[in-house]
Amino acid sequence: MSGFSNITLIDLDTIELSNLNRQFLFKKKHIGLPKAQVAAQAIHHMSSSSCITPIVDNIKASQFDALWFETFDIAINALDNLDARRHVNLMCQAAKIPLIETGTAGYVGQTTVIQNNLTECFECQPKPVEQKTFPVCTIRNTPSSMIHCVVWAKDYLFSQIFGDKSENSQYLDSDDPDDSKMIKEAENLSKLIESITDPNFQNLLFDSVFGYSIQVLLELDKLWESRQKPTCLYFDSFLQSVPSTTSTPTFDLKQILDINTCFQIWCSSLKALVSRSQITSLISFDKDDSDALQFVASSANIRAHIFGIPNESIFQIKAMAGNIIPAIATTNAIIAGIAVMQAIKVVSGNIANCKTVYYTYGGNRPQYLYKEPLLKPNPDCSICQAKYFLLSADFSTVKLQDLVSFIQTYQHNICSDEYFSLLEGNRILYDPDFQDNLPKTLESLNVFPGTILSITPEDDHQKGSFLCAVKRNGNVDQSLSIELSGNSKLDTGSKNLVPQKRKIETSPDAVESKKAESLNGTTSSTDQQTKSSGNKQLLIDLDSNEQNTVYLDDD
Ligand SMILES: Nc1ncnc2c1ncn2[C@@H]1O[C@H](COP(=O)(O)OP(=O)(O)OP(=O)(O)O)[C@@H](O)[C@H]1O
Ligand SMILES: [Zn+2]
Repeated sequence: MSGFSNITLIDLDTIELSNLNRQFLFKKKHIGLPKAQVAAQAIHHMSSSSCITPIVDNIKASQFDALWFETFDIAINALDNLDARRHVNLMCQAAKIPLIETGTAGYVGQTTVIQNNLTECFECQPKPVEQKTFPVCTIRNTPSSMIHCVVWAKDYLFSQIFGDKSENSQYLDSDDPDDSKMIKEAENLSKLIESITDPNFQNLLFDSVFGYSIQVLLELDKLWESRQKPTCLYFDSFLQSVPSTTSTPTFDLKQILDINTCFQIWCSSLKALVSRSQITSLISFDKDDSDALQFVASSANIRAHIFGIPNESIFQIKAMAGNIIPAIATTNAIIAGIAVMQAIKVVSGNIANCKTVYYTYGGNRPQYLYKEPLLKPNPDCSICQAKYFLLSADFSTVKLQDLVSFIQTYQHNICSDEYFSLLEGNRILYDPDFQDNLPKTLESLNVFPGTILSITPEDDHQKGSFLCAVKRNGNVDQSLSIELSGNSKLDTGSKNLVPQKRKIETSPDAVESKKAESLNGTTSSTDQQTKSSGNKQLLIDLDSNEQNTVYLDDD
């Protein structure tokens, strides 16, 4: 409805009940269906002339390589994790397409515009650590609030029994003399877990973590000089509450649970997880896995009871364990709206007027929305300051040696130093001291279309280059070609394998002048697609050539 008539929508997930309250596309009947497909159908009902292509997949999948990204005029992120955001940022840098990056959390949200060479990219500033951390000794010895008990139940107890055991090493510090007792306790727990199939496992586990471990803590007198002492709990004291083999306790997710109900939930969820662990060796915590959530919530509540901390409902514990700030429909709608307005400006060649926009409801500022200018790229950023090359090869016959020789031949274009290493993520494929892989084919080294390799010069690790492996484009006689993404290309004699993307810009000169203008903060009135009329703009639909009018107030 805003003039974008060709949209590809990608999401890997299905709709859950908890997604319904924050948006306007999905209804209760859609629960369990893929988000991308249902969203595409819903948009089609609103605007039947637009062409929406849903894809249910991971955006990191190899088929979405740099060439695929190049086919778009713009990308818009609405992702909830750093890993996928980083990936899309990298691909948009490689494909030189603009990216609108958005995010919301409860009553706050923001959107910004990322344009290769022109603005800061997603990686230009270091990211704050996502996960909140707590002092280890508080989690392990002296919890004083429910969140401490939830972290203990999820990251220590659950992961020790069902998950990756190495994860809990952060809780143990052998330099502290008092820790030796705790380390012994942890060792006892590890031994106990070896007998997970023992019919008495639940009694033994309960007594170990809620009884004997607490006894050990009580012996550390100095911990309790100014604190309320915990009380030990043992399985036998709940004998009258032990659920029969068939019964599952009934409870309301939002009800604050008493200790006997917690005990029953603990027993039944443990039983379910133990039988699942016989089939799946590792179970990782997922807030939407009801067995895992019930076990973590009941363990946290029992621990809270031991330490005199008020109990909470499973619903509240789910929010803590999943680090959930409830999403709000209005915030999402406002941020989505601003993202689309920014996208219209970008594709109209009006990036000079784009801003980073923040939304805060109920903050100290007099207005809900405020904006900041887009910042220039950080010259030390290893992502947007890198050079990007497209690597097209017959991956089954080209050897790493061929690739390394190729880079060496054109090294002055590709890399600032003749000594360099070649990495895929953190995996070293080649460096001057590690040449074992040279005779291997790219395919045997798991380098396929979609793989991104980084070339890191020995002399300056900041200023590397990226090689984005792409699908072959019909040139079967050519075994290896590397070219600069975008228009310039290495003088290798190879043909340009990059398909021409639909150009919005009128000419390369116009693009360059627009880049310069936006850095200077001035705008051009010569753009064919955008005609200014006062502070309103007329946007011409780029695909149909019909004149769809979108009025934008510049601010
Ligand atoms: N690598 C990825 N590829 C494709 N889609 C992704 C990827 N990573 C995350 N997503 C999608 O990003 C979306 C983020 O939206 P949102 O924060 O509403 O997620 P959610 O998990 O449904 O919500 P909540 O975590 O609050 O329950 C999700 O629909 C998720 O499937
Ligand atoms: Zn950057």
